[in-house]
Amino acid sequence: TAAAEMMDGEVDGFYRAFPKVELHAHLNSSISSVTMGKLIAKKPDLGIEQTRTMINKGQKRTLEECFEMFKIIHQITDRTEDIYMVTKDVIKEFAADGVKYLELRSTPREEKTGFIGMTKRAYVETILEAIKQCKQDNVDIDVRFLLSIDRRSGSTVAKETVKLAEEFFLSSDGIVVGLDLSGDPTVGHGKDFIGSLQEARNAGLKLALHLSEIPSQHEETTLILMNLPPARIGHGTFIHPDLGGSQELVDLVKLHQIPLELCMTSNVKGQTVPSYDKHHFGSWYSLGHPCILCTDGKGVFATDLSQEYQLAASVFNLSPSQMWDISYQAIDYIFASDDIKSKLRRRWNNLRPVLYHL
Ligand SMILES: CNc1ncnc2c1ncn2[C@@H]1O[C@H](COP(=O)(O)O)[C@@H](O)[C@H]1O
Ligand SMILES: [Zn+2]
Repeated sequence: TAAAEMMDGEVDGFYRAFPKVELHAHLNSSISSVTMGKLIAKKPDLGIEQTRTMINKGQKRTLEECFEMFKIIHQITDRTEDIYMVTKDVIKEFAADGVKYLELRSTPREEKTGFIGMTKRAYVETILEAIKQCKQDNVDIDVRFLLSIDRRSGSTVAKETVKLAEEFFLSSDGIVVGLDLSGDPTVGHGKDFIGSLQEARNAGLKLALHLSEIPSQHEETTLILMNLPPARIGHGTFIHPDLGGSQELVDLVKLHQIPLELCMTSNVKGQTVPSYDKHHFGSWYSLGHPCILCTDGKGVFATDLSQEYQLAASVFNLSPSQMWDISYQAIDYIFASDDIKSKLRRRWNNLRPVLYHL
């Protein structure tokens, strides 16, 4: 762990050149310090300091404090022009980090501030517009979008979000591919969202759900896994029987082969995992279960995907070839079409001999 701690923040470039897939990135958690600087400069009246929007090297916060940070960030991104800039910057930064396929997720937000304000529909349209612009600018990355349901907002809002997601699923040229359930895990109960999530899935949207991020969610996770099986699980930190979960849950996840989106830096900095070497990546990877390395929020958690790859490799002693397999297998679990998967696999296969002689 000491080695991992020391290495935190320094990437030697090896994993930057790796082609990567990012599947768990919250837009407002992914704002870099450069972009945050631009936003803060535009809104000096808010008096917000950068130190309140990210957890730097060696620092930690409680999960509760993390959710306070999201509120502060939301104050700074309360106009469509902010969302547009943030989305474009985030996409370009992921591309510069070697991410070839990115699924961004974000909670449609209504704001009454400013001259015109922002509707949830305008919020989503703005993100889609920015994604389109990046494509036109030939940024070397394929980007898709998931609408997030914030569990704090309750079942009525969840239903509205599903409606909006279904609408954009049909009208966005394949950019909107799914739905995320996230938000403060201490608030609300999954049972209130099952109906909406089932409807979404029946409409063709793929589900990526935050499950068992804290120990007290055993009943909720069981209910969701029995009634839905989502296509992917976010974190799943406490699914294991040693950590407040159960063998029954592990068996369900294994039975349905549901991949886990694992975010090591986020979990350690948010203190749901005590240290890098104790991260549940270790146990699931040893089971041969599909594990996808993700950032969660490269801004808030001051990381990037290359760093997460390097971290996993050094903490769990994985060879470049094992890391390559992790990256390659992530393609299986993207929400875009089989055609896109084939294209990505071809790219990976072409890059492999050129880059690493693996
Ligand atoms: C750290 N673990 C986490 N657990 C659960 N939900 C999280 C999260 N990190 C972020 N979010 C969710 O993402 C929102 C910020 O991005 P967007 O405004 O949607 O782009 C947060 O408000 C929360 O709902
Ligand atoms: Zn998350």
